[in-house]
Amino acid sequence: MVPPLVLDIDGTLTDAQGRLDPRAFEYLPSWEAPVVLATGKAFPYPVSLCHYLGLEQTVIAENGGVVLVGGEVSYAGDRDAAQAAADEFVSRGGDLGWDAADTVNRWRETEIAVSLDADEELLREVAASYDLEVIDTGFAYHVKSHGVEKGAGLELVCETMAYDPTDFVAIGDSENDASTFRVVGQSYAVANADDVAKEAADDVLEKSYMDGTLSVLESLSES
Ligand SMILES: O=C(O)COP(=O)(O)O
Ligand SMILES: [Mg+2]
Repeated sequence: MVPPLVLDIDGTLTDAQGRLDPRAFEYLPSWEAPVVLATGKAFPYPVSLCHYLGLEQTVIAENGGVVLVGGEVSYAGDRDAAQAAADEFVSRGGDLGWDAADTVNRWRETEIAVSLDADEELLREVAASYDLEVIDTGFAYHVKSHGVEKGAGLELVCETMAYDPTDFVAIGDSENDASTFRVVGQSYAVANADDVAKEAADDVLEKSYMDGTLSVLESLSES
């Protein structure tokens, strides 16, 4: 029997530009155990992905700020503090880096994401003054409350599901996956992962992006 999976999205199920690898449709809908998507993206993104993949909607969004399991949503994190920090960042000359529609933050409920083009030093200084942290996922900076993380989200998910976090196999690529890697039974960093993720993972894969992810899924299916 294959194990349940907890999968990062960007950098793990996508290519370097963040485009979903179409092979996700071949492997994930037919996986014979739960598949939990755990992402830094705002809540609607993984919900949509589950919908279009035909997966049960069990998601950890916003780096653990929003968790959906068994039809119930839970929140963690101080969105107002993140908004105040973002406003101050902008008033001090910073630019969040998104267009007027800001679909990156428009539906984001517990943190704020900022483009990697932004002034990182200023962003970190302002965030610290609001007792917030900044994490760099390789796709965006996230201004968030301390202690809100994907790993805590998986523990919450497991309170509802008939699984323990240690039953899960995790695959990810960045700093925001390290907390997941710490709570699961087996963790893999794809070859394109950052140093924090590589350090936290049980194994670092030879292949990057979806090629790396599929190497794990194929070997789990065969064993
Ligand atoms: O969009 C981001 O910043 C990161 O998203 P991810 O956690 O799915 O990699
Ligand atoms: Mg990622």
